[in-house]
Amino acid sequence: MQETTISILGAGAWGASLANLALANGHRVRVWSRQGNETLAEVIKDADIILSAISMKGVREVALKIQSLTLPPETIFVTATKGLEPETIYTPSQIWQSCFPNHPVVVLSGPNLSKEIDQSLPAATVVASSVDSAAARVQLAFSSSRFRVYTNPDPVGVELGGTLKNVIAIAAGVCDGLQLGTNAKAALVTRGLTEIIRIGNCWGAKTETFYGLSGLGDLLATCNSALSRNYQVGYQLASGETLTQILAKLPGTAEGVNTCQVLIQLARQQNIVMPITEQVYRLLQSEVTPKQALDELMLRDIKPEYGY
Ligand SMILES: NC(=O)C1=CN([C@@H]2O[C@H](COP(=O)(O)OP(=O)(O)OC[C@H]3O[C@@H](n4cnc5c(N)ncnc54)[C@H](O)[C@@H]3O)[C@@H](O)[C@H]2O)C=CC1
Ligand SMILES: O=C(CO)COP(=O)(O)O
Repeated sequence: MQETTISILGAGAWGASLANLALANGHRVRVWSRQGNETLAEVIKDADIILSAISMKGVREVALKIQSLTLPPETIFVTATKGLEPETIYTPSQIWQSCFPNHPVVVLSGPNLSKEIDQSLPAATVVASSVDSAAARVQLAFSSSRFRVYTNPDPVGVELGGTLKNVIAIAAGVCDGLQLGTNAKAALVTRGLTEIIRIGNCWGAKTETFYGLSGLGDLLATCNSALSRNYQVGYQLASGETLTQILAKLPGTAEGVNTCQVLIQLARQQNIVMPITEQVYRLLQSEVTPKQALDELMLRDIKPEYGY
């Protein structure tokens, strides 16, 4: 395998897992974290690939810092963040691309709970870019017998699958916390996918992408695992804890909390009907209890399955 210099930005759960996958494949790996001793300039020097696994709130700040540094023109950016920027409604890849218009940007996203990856359990993911050769290079760099990497030509669709499912994962946690059963969960996840497709198309994402690993695949993983922080937020809300209490003890980032606010803003602007997302939003704002949110969803006007 071609040896590659990979600089990973963010030493949280996901950054650490991806660094280990790259190391196991024999690459030169450097990790930058804002708490670490090495400067950004030192860590990204001569990088073939710069991979960001920073939580959403830090993405633009770090991208702007890198803009002032010198980079080889062929450096590939990879983004593994699952979130949306509130002010612009940009996805992370759109931020990286707008800051580095002459560099290829690749999205890496899939059903990838980091704790399972750390245990060397098998997993698959997707790397997506408008530049095929860049996606192929990242695919080769990360593929192994325990991490199967597919390419895809729809970066924003792949990225939105991972981002939008976090809101539905909060709802799935509530569903399990209230012990609503398997039928309810299946209905929730399936109708959740309908909402994801409806709003995801606003960014120009392809519908078929949402049926793949980075869409349905990640939705299933996150909605069915207690390892998911977003699921945990919902589960603990159903147990009567407040959002502030839950976030104070949550290990790591639950991006769905902020993503939900951004989605509601966009859905209201564009008149997109998102009843599950709306109830998750109201629950996070303490406007409804989990039980009231359930009743609101079940008692909506009856309607055909397809169409608004
Ligand atoms: N943990 C997982 O299983 C997966 C996480 N992701 C996504 O990856 C992203 C990171 O997740 P985790 O590593 O789990 O979160 P984490 O909370 O463990 O780590 C977040 C990292 O971002 C850094 N960071 C936050 N704000 C920053 C700023 N302003 N400047 C510089 N660095 C900053 C933190 O220092 C930390 O290194 C999230 O968007 C998450 O949705 C994606 C797939 C799997
Ligand atoms: O995105 C993830 C798995 O693919 C991780 O989910 P959480 O951020 O909810 O832990």
